[in-house]
Amino acid sequence: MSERLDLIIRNGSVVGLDEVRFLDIGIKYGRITHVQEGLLLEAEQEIDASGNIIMAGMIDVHVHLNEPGLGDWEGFASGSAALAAGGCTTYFDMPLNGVPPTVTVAALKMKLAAASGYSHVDYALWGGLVPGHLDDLEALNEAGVIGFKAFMSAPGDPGEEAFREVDDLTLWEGMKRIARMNRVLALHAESEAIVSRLTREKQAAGEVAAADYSASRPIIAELEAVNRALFYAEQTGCALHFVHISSEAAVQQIVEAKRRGMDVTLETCPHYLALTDEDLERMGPTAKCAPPLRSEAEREKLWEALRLGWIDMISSDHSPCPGELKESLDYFEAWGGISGAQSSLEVLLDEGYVKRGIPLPHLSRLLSYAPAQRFGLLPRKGEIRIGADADLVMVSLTKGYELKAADLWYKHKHSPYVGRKLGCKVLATWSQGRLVYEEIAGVLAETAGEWVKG
Ligand SMILES: NC(=O)NC(NC(N)=O)C(=O)[O-]
Ligand SMILES: [Zn+2]
Ligand SMILES: [Zn+2]
Repeated sequence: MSERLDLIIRNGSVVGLDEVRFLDIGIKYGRITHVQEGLLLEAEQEIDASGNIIMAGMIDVHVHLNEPGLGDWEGFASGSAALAAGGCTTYFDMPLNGVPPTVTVAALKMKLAAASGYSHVDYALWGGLVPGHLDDLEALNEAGVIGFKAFMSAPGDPGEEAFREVDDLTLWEGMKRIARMNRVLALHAESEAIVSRLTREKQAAGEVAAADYSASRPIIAELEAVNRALFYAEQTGCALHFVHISSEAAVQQIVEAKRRGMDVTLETCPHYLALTDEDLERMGPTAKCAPPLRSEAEREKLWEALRLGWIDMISSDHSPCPGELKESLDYFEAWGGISGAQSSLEVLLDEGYVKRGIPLPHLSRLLSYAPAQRFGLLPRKGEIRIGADADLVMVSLTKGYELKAADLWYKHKHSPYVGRKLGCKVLATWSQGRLVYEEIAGVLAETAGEWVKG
């Protein structure tokens, strides 16, 4: 009896870890069963991917959804819809910007209750390392967080129950405990001492324009925090992951730590690769984030670092908010965080492949394989291979378009990428073999995304 598959995606240019080949992909029960030329089997449904590329779905390790508590900012349904439309099939939700923040098992359960049944694609959940909650780390670990996240500078936090930055002692003690659990600590690395002082000085002088905000968070603040965190990690043996690294010098520090044998990775975000401090001035606080967008020269240095293989992965750092919070003329007052979840893959392929000719397998590793490897999702996710979840995205590299606010699936339809011309387009996304997004139909109604336990 000949086997009948659920889905075959034929003739796509399949992006592997090292090469791109014309292959057919067979799928049954949500898993990839075949990856080969001229697959002779039949399936319930066949897709002709000729002329398009097929990649493993993006794994976005850095997304802030605001449920529970602030679902009117962004919920699991809207946030994951945007991710699906952008070719992301697994995301990691950050432990802050919801109320309560995910710093206890009770809060983790509330996250899970808000997410389960509402997410279009699969998700994992970060736990928080904050002062006063060291004794919650172990239980959070056992409950299945993917890792822990701490801020070294004060986070913008919308809740009344604030997610606080760590003091040095909490950082050191937290690292000791997280090392024992064999988990990764993700760090927002900016020096609170430097940033808070410069912020107060600027505000006191009434200097609150874009350039003032940028100047209040200089690269040295990132370097100092990275340096200090590496020191504590060396003392404790804790594995680190630096989020949203914005400068080439910080990349260098981390690369050197790797060469010394440290267990450390870093991500940067599409906005540091696509936008600059001049865009912040031109666009207004829509493009405000921390660390801030840097100079054009810094942006090109980051691309060079990426080419050299010094950047481990790309994440969106999607940090949404209602549009009103992006309208202030005071750049310190406006919400810090970019709505970018839907655009990561397209912006990276447009800037990286279409404009700079960086090979697709390299970009695919940054989007999918490296995050899966770092956070223990291999061999189930992160790669197009037999036995893996059929988490796939089909992209046209010829169908360019201009992103419009109406294209966005966010609850609040603002993004610094609105109005941007992109030289590629996500045509379809599959999560465990289910079509979750298609260019014409949009995001499909079914919300069967599953929790990926750490
Ligand atoms: N509270 C936040 O969402 N913070 C985020 N905001 C940014 N990046 O501007 C972050 O990751 O630091
Ligand atoms: Zn951050
Ligand atoms: Zn963030």
